[in-house]
Parts: sequence; C-alpha cells; structure tokens
Amino acid sequence: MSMPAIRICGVTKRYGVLQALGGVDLEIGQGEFFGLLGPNGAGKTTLISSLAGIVRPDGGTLEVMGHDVVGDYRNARRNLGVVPQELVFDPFFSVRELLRIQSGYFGIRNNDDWIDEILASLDLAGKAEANMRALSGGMKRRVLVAQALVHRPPVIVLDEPTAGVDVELRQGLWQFIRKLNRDGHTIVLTTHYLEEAETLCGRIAMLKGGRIVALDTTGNLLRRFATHSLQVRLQRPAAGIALGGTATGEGGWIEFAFDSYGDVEPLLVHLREAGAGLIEMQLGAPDLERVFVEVMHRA
Ligand SMILES: Nc1ncnc2c1ncn2[C@@H]1O[C@H](COP(=O)(O)OP(=O)(O)OP(=O)(O)O)[C@@H](O)[C@H]1O
Repeated sequence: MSMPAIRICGVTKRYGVLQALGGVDLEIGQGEFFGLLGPNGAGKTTLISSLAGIVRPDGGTLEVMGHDVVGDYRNARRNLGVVPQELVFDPFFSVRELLRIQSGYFGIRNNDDWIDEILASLDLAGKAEANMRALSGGMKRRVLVAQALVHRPPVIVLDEPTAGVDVELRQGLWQFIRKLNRDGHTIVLTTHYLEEAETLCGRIAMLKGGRIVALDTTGNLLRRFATHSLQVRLQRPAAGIALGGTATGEGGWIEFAFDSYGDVEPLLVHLREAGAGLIEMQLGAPDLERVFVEVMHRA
C-alpha cells in the first residue's frame, strides 16, 4: 500500500480537565475526499490544528505525507494546506499582497502566475488589488482557501469552509475543491452541512467527545444505520399503528421503516386490507443526517 496522506496514531490532548482528544487513530489515503464530522466541541478543530502544528498534542503522533508534524515540521507543513474556520486577516493588505506574503512564508518567489490562477478559479480575480477589509465575509472565506493553496500542497484540510457562504458561492467552491481532488489532491473536510458531506466525501469519520465513533465509506455508513422510510397519512391512523408504524407527531403522519423498496408493496397491501384509508404518502431514502443522529445517540 502506498504511503497514506495522513497518519494519526493515538493522539491525545487535554485542556485542563477537559479531554479534547481521547486517543485518535486515523489513516487517510492519498487522493481521498474525506469527511471529519461531529457535533460542536467533538475535537475536529483540535485534531486539524494538531495536524497543522498549531496545537501540540499530549501524546501520539501525526504525519503528513510521511513527515512527522513535530519532528519534521517544515516538510509536514509544506505538504499541507489548511483553510481555517476563523476569518482572521491583517486588514491593511490587499488580496494579492496577502498571497505573496504567504508564498514567501514557504520560500516561494515569483508565484504570481499560480496566484492569478487560484484567484480566477475562486472568482476573485477582480478583487486581487482590493484591501482585505473591503471584502465581504464570503469573499474573505475564499481568500482563506486561496491562502491555503499558494504552495500547491498535496493535502488540503478545510475546516467548515462553507460557513456563512451563500448557495451560489458554496457550489462554486465545491466545484473548485472537487477539481483539486480530481487532480490528485487529498481533501479533508469538516462541515456541519451533512448533505454536503454525503455528496462529496468517499469516506467519513464521526467524532464524539474526542474519539472516533464511526469510520467507514459514506455508502457503508448509509447502509449500516439508515433505513428507508415510508410516511403515510391515514383515515384510520390506528390501523397503521397496528401494522407497526410509528406516529411522528407531525400532522398525523405515521412512519414505517424498512430495508429496501421491495418491502413497500406488501405494506401497502396490508394497509388496504386493514381498511386504513390512505390519504397521502411519501418515501424517504436513507440520508447522512439520520445516520449521524443514530451514531451520536448510540455512542
Ligand atoms: N484553547 C483551548 N483551551 C481550552 N479548551 C479548548 C481550547 N480549544 C478547544 N478547547 C475545547 O476542546 C474541545 C474540542 O474543541 P474543538 O474546537 O476541537 O471542537 P470542534 O469539533 O472543532 O467543534 P466545532 O464544531 O464547534 O468547531 C471543546 O470542548 C473546546 O471547548
């Protein structure tokens, strides 16, 4: 097997009495589009910051493209582009100046061709000479993405990149990040938008209380925990309940869970035979939000 893009072994981190990371083991392969999910405070940012060398873990090791983030910090950092969650900028620089400074930080001079390419891809070309303080929140967030890419890192970590970004920009951003992934970049993403994670990520880890509580391909997670559902409104709700349905408490809807669409037809036959009187129905496919809720509930 080729070297993983990221290797995390037994990483622990405490803040006083609070165990932010309780022994995390994780390998992410080169070229993966990986999702790191978890509720507020689960430890996602702490893990990402440890990877970027901003937070020093108490125990365990982290590697980026084979480089230890503590022992071989420079090489680990060179291979990693991090898009942080918080928007912090020096307001006096223009977008281009900021990206030049960031390039200089990695020892790269004459980087303007690549900077122009990134700016164009992020639809920021018209703002290259604008001061950071003159940009909207969504634009600033795109500058953060540009900043993470100036040194062409093979591994890109995005910490909630679409928070506060409008729908159109969000789609543009995803298109760009998908292209980076197609070009061979490894992408690690944290987000609270579960439908985004579901469509983008090939594999997902779910974190709770500083531990990984689920780790699998997105497809397997959806199959493992989520069921299909059929919701019906009935003239005689009691007949639906008697057949194993659960009242959802919303508008008289009754929900049935089943494993495949093949089970729908027999259920409808039973409802008719019981004289339930079908008024309305809707089918629900498994989705990551249900899986997430279920995983967090069980963990
Ligand atoms: N510098 C710090 N000092 C003290 N506690 C901290 C510090 N940084 C994080 N924590 C705590 O560690 C835990 C994990 O925080 P972290 O920011 O990693 O969570 P997260 O999963 O990124 O959450 P969110 O989804 O809200 O961004 C939280 O309980 C947080 O309060």
